[in-house]
Amino acid sequence: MTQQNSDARAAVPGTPADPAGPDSTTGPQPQPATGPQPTTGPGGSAPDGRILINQIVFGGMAAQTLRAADRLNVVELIGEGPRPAADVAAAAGAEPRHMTRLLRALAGLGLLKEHTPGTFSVTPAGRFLDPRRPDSVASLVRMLTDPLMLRAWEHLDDSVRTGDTAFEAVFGTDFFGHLARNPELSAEFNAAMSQATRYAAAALPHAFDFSRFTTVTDVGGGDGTLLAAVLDAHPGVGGVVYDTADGLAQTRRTLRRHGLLERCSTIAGDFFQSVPGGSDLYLMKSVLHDWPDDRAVTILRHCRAVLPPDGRVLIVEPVLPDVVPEAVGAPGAAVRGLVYLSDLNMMVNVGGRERTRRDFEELCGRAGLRVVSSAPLAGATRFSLVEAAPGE
Ligand SMILES: C[S@@+](CC[C@H](N)C(=O)[O-])C[C@H]1O[C@@H](n2cnc3c(N)ncnc32)[C@H](O)[C@@H]1O
Repeated sequence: MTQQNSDARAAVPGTPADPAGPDSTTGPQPQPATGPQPTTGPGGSAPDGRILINQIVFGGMAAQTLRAADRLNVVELIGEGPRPAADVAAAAGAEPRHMTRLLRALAGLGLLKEHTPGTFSVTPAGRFLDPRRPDSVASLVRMLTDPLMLRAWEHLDDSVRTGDTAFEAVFGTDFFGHLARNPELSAEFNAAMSQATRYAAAALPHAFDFSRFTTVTDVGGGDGTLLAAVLDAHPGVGGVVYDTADGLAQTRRTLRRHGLLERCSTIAGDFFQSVPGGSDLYLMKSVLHDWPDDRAVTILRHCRAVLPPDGRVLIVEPVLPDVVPEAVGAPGAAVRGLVYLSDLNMMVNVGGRERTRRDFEELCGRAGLRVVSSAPLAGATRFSLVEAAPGE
């Protein structure tokens, strides 16, 4: 599920803080900022907790500001800019003064730049919101700010209290069942996953020796973004993308774009029933974390059942450290911290979880597999590679 990649998601800027802190009588006053604000107190020593908390709670508003920008095509309409807000408003059919305020908020977040009063251009960070760009994260923004993803979050405390998956109480069905009944949402989810996967797709082909395998099946491979990157880099290897019919709705288009229709097939099925045989490597990215332990073990057992003696299962997921690294002020802390929000996202929306190496060893052990290596995937900061072989 979309716990999204890391680097892409980390591009969402932090929210400006109220320097007056919560005691301010005028309420929070976000200050213009071009990125995360310093969180150290006077003298640069102890972190100022009030600034940190302000940054965190304004985060939800910042996310909705991006959502509005996407829905109003702000980045496309400004284009190469600078462009007056009034022009952008006219092109968007929007109220000009309110559009100016939206554009100022986006400038405050570092996604636009205000040149002269009311005239804006798009910053390099803001360009990633342009859905026409091949490296756009617009679908990811849409999905992560969609009520589909957010409504269950309103019941996070219930999930914590009961151990249940809040999504099911809110929507009356499970997450993937809901997507199956809403093809447009499903297509949007697949597009978001594809955008979230690009960083891993760029890094993975060079981080693991795929050339020693004949055929790779990407289990829950979605629109094929990851496997296409692997096959592009390893012309001697064949592939299979295995997913539900809904998950595969855009896959052949991806394979066609990469010229891989001859070398890579798609198989529709249910990994809780079986996984197709015939491959010597079973790849799984961002799949096990969608499921609670027993369900994840079932998927792994089905891989194990068809794995040849020299075959491997390669899991691409975040691997949590045993202890949460100290966050505030540490380099890269904002990115690393996202994995724990992803863990909660799994809790409320799908009932899955992020795992430590020990957790993966336990899951694999229960499925008749043994972890032979685990290492961070360089270039895709939140992900690691966990390689498993048939057990003794
Ligand atoms: C979070 S997405 C990951 C997609 C892809 N691996 C990636 O990282 O971009 C989980 C995938 O599992 C698929 N999936 C969910 N339930 C499934 C099932 N019962 N059988 C096969 N695939 C399933 C979804 O359709 C989706 O493509």
